[in-house]
Amino acid sequence: MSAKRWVIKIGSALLTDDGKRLDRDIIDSLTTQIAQLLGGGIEVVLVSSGAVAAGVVRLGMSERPHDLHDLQAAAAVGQSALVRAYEDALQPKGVLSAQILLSHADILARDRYLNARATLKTLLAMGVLPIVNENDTVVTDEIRLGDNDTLAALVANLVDADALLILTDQSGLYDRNPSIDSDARLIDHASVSDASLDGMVGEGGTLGRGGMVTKLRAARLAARSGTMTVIASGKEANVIERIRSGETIGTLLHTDRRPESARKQWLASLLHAKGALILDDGAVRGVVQQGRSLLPVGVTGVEGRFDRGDLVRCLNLEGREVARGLINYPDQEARQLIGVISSDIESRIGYGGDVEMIHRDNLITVGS
Ligand SMILES: Nc1ncnc2c1ncn2[C@@H]1O[C@H](COP(=O)(O)OP(=O)(O)O)[C@@H](O)[C@H]1O
Ligand SMILES: N[C@@H](CCC(=O)OP(=O)(O)O)C(=O)O
Repeated sequence: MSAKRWVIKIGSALLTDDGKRLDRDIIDSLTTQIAQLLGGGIEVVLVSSGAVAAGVVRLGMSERPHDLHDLQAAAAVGQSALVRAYEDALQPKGVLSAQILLSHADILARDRYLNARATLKTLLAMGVLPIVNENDTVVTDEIRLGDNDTLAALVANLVDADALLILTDQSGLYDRNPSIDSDARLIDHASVSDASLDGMVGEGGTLGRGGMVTKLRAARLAARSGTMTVIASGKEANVIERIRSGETIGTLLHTDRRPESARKQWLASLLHAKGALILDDGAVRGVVQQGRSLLPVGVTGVEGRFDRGDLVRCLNLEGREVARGLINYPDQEARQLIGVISSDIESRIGYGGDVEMIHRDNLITVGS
């Protein structure tokens, strides 16, 4: 594989030996392989889960807690153990690492997003290995990213990675959940936009968060920066080097998308929409196929409460999300503008507002 900049994501299921403890052998094996990549001139950002799982073990809890504050306490205890385990393993290999804790709020605010990007790129230029996790202790349920597959994809977008490698406890993506169905077959490669994949992915185990659902979603998010994704088992001998040398191992989710503009990638990373607009067929065609702005005349319904500048979902007449974007009107005015032609906007709302309900620069298409 010719990829020069990789994001490697290591999941809790893999790292914690099924929740018993931080698995030092896996950490040693993976950090040895990462050191080899770095030695070969490849830049790497590591996104590692395991803080909660490590904290659960350290605190002597019998299972992953459900209460948010217990989870946050476990993450705080576990994060330092996690980073220390990485540092202990990396130091003898001559690799310097840096801890980066990000929350969704850091991505929502464009200035913080750009700053995170600049810091990550500076660390990479210095040859340092950034180790990223979600800043679990400060996030509440509503604003959590919640799973590190998504975080890894956002980081891949941030640094314009060529490849996202998601290492987990399974050999890759199967046509059914292999933990439940022993007849499941491994998919060695697929296009990230293949809609049939959606019917194959299931939830994860007790320690991880999202299973394959979030890994597939992450691969699609990563594809926005032209990044390909490989999902593979971190327990496979020498897995990273073998992928680098082009061996078919795990599942390769390729994309033929050209990287989107930085602004559109940022828009895609705003995960939580406030409300929704229902679009007629002509508006769906204009927005999805022709890349046009959404005008009030093509809107047939408005759902939820939102303000000007909020992210809203755009649904087709069957209720399927086809796009999302930053709206130019608060929901009360959007309701008044349903089906209204541009020349009637002023008479409806009492001032000459924007011609577009959502401008094309603030719109992204969604789906496979
Ligand atoms: N189609 C599928 N192929 C492979 N694994 C699947 C599939 N559907 C669901 N899974 C589950 O996803 C799990 C991996 O996700 P998860 O537990 O979140 O791991 P991680 O901690 O590495 O993110 C597997 O152990 C498996 O139970
Ligand atoms: N920030 C959390 C990550 C939780 C998570 O996404 O877990 P996983 O599905 O194993 O990648 C932690 O470090 O425990």
